[in-house]
Amino acid sequence: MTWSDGVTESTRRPQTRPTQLPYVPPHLRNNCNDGAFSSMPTSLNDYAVNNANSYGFTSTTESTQAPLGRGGRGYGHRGRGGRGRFHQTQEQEQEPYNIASKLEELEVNVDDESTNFGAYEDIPVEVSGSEIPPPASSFEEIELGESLNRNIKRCKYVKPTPIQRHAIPIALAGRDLMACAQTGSGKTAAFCFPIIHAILELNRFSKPGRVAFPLALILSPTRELACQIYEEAKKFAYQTRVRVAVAYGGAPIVHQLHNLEKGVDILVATPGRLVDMIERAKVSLSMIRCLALDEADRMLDMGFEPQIRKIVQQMDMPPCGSRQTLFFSATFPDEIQRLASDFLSNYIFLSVGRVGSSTDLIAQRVEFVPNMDKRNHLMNLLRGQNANGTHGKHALTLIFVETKRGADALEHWLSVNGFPAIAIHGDKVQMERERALKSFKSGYTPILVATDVASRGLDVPHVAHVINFDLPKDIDDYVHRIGRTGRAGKSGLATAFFSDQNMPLAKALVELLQEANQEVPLWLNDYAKRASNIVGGGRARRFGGSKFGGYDFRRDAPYEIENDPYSSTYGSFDGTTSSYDLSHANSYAATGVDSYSTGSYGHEFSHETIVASGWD
Ligand SMILES: Nc1ncnc2c1ncn2[C@@H]1O[C@H](COP(=O)(O)OP(=O)(O)OP(=O)(O)O)[C@@H](O)[C@H]1O
Repeated sequence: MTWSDGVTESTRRPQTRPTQLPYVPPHLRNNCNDGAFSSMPTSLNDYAVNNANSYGFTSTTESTQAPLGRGGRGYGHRGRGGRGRFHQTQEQEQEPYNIASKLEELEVNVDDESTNFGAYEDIPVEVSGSEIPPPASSFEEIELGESLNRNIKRCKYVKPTPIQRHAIPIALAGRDLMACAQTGSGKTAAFCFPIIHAILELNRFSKPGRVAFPLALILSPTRELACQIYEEAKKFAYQTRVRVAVAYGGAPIVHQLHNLEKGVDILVATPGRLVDMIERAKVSLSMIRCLALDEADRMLDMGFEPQIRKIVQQMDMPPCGSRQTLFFSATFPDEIQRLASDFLSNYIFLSVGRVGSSTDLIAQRVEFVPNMDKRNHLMNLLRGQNANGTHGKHALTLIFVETKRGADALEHWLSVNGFPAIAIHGDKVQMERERALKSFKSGYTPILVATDVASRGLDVPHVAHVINFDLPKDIDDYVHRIGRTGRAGKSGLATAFFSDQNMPLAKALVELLQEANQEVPLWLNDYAKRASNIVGGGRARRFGGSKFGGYDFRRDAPYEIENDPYSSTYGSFDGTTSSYDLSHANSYAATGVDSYSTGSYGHEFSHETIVASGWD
């Protein structure tokens, strides 16, 4: 279907628990006179004020959109990513952590804009579903149209990232999509480009009025992320007739409504504010042709599911099958996939990199730090950065803590001790949250202490170091948190303070570190083994034991598909291989295939694994 078709833990200690010694980074042992962040700027930068959407409204011609379909060809080829470098020696265990040299090695303290797009070479891609449109190797090949291509060039995007190469053709073909890709790999553009393109093709733009009738709705779990997506979408839609607007809580509704009245084609919103606007009859979803959920697993977890069901199923949005639905996230637990499938029709599952994996661009370090030592340990780390010059505007540090009170307390303690820090959490009013983020982004306050409110989606350039002062309970949250660094081909560093309380996370953490070719401390392995015996390993892996690649939960068991025009159940995958014309993806290193078809599904359902070269 294309848009045109349907408007219509335990406290037992492991024997190898490390003995805590006062931490002194090697480069600081003969140098204790550092003044933390002595070179901070003295005045607050001028902050740019977000302008409201100011595109001139244009009315439109009613036209029937030409089909967006680009050939739903099944393909099959394969290759498994050669992973494997994984060292662990006693010597390494005992070696103190030299953060400064690590940062140097990672080149995170430089002013240049160097990126390592080659890091996205050999990234495993897994696609399953029926009639999968082939990937594209360049933006030109995707044919997004002149105005969008001009904006892509303005953004200095030379080549599509792997997620973009696969997801954009799928979305352009009008297919529903559940897509997973590593943090910082360009998912925002992967859903924005097809949406903007489809509206342009439709050539039917919104009109001003008391009730807004957006054609596309993008939902975000946090206000900050909604604003970020809005800004990105505005860039992508620059000098087109496509109007973008944003609606989020904590800010005056009047101003947002005023903007909506000018007409809106793409509405970016947080669920609560959107429901409010719909109930005030200021927004109608009856014209929605595309629904996109960013951080989709978060959107559908316990907190948001009722609101999402209300918006999608109980308002006036066209039903599943009559609209296009796109779900994106870096993590996708299978129970959430199951939930998500309620909102999707005959969808394609796409994963670029292992679902929930972290990118190799992020150097991860886990240190055993008892709770009472955390503050001193943190101070030593920060002093180490300062001594190395890795601080300030171009090497921001993001510190995650568990609680809002903890965030305020740590912010205060850091500030009192001469480290410019600011906190962001859900108890702050929206203006304070925005101010904190701006102060951090500008480098004026190069340390941000945050709760998980800042863990998802936020794209802040120059975050060189993410410190998990308190580790989260869920490995997915850890993945999102560390993903605030190492974005868009740049390197980053992530340090986690692990204490006895974090035992339930140990197994999943070990797996994640191994997959990302990171060093695993012996003591952490020991915790992981004990965790398995004591607490069952926590929520280790969520993918039904699949060791590689993304995991489409539909592969597990016969599954009842709702809203499926072809059949009521999937049979189990039978391993039938589908073929793929390699000439179509000239930059693919394809070496193997896992491909399946469903017996009772009525048409081919392929599952494949490929190794994509890309984003170089
Ligand atoms: N094709 C491209 N070429 C160069 N840079 C790109 C490209 N696509 C996206 N980027 C940049 O990469 C950065 C990360 O993109 P984005 O925020 O969309 O990542 P994400 O996958 O949504 O991350 P997260 O999972 O944390 O939400 C952004 O600064 C974006 O401008």
